[in-house]
Amino acid sequence: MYIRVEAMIIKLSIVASRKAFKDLKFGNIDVPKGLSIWVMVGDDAYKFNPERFSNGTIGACKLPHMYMPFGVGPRVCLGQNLAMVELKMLIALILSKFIFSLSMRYVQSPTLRLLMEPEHGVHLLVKKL
Ligand code: HEM
Repeated sequence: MYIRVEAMIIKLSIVASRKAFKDLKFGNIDVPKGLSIWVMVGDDAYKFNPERFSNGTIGACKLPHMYMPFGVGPRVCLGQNLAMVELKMLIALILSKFIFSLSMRYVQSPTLRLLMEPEHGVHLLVKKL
């Protein structure tokens, strides 16, 4: 399929937008070239809720295939495995040397720029171990 995906936030939902680069038939639906389709990904994806991963990434969404931080399909992120290894190494190194707590100045305000980001940054108190 000749499609492109962009993650974006619409109101309080996440959608994956895909654009048909040629006329397609999806089941019994005709999708003309140039049409954008928005697929709802989750209604609470904006919420900081680490507990959603308590049953692993597969259990994190109501439907397992909705978990797609690196995209899906033929244009899935090329750096996915590298990014996961890098992140694990980075977090392990940082946590072995410092202890963190949230500053009183932190304001919870998730916002979408290129990625989902805290609008005013994350103010942390860092103490060397
Ligand atoms: C936490 C880190 C990262 C996240 C969350 C992320 C996420 C994504 C997403 C959502 C896409 C779009 C996938 C789609 O269109 O279906 C993408 C594409 C891509 N990413 Fe990443 N990415 C990350 C790190 C990296 C790294 C480290 C590299 C390279 C070393 C990389 C290389 C790419 C490339 C080349 C594409 C375009 C793939 C294509 O269009 O065929 N990414 N990434």
